[in-house]
Amino acid sequence: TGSSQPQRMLKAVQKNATKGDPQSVISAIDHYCRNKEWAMNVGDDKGLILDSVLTEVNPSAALELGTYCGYSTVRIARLLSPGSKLITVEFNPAFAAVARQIIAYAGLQDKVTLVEGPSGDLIPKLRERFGVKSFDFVFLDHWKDRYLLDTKLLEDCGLLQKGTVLLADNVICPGTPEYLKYVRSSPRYESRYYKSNLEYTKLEDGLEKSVFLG
Ligand SMILES: Oc1cc(-c2ccc(F)cc2)cc2nccnc12
Ligand SMILES: [Mg+2]
Repeated sequence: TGSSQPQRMLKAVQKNATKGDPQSVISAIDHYCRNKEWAMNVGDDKGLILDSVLTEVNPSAALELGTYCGYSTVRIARLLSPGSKLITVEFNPAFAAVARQIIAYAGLQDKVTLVEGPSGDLIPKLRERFGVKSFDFVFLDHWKDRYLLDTKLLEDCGLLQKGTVLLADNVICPGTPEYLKYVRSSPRYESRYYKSNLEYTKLEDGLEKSVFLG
């Protein structure tokens, strides 16, 4: 029973990053995953696109589906304005346990609520549990066969408002064809593709930004 990859990533953060410095946490993870062990963080290339979309939206209520080790959680939370909040949903308890520690190491725990469980069960409970009226920004980065189901669930729960931005990772690799078809053909979304590459590789991947039109 050795350590897990997420635990090794946490060790790398504790060794190479400065407590309370989100950028150093991001750099430590990117360096580890590029040079030691590949991991499914959104990464530094797609991360720059995430940063720019986030800065443009400047959300007061953000949702992330798929925390993993908290890399994109830290990327998002570090750019939130004072008083804004990020709710992040993770199904895997081992991932969630590491993510909590990485988010805390970055000093961002007051801006982030990490909720453990299946997104399909948790989305309908977000309003009653956390007093969320609706989200301005949603980052989809969990299991690809949940993107469309959870988008429709967010619509049906009234958690999207006119102008809400959905940003989806991995629309090329591993790929989310049904989701892409939906957001690109629905009159309720204005969608565009940001070409990039799969984290820490030269393979193509990209982010799809879809604005909910109400
Ligand atoms: O960014 C990602 C990349 C991959 C992934 C795995 C294996 C490959 F070969 C290529 C890509 C899986 C992911 N699952 C959930 C959320 N994000 C993911
Ligand atoms: Mg991803």
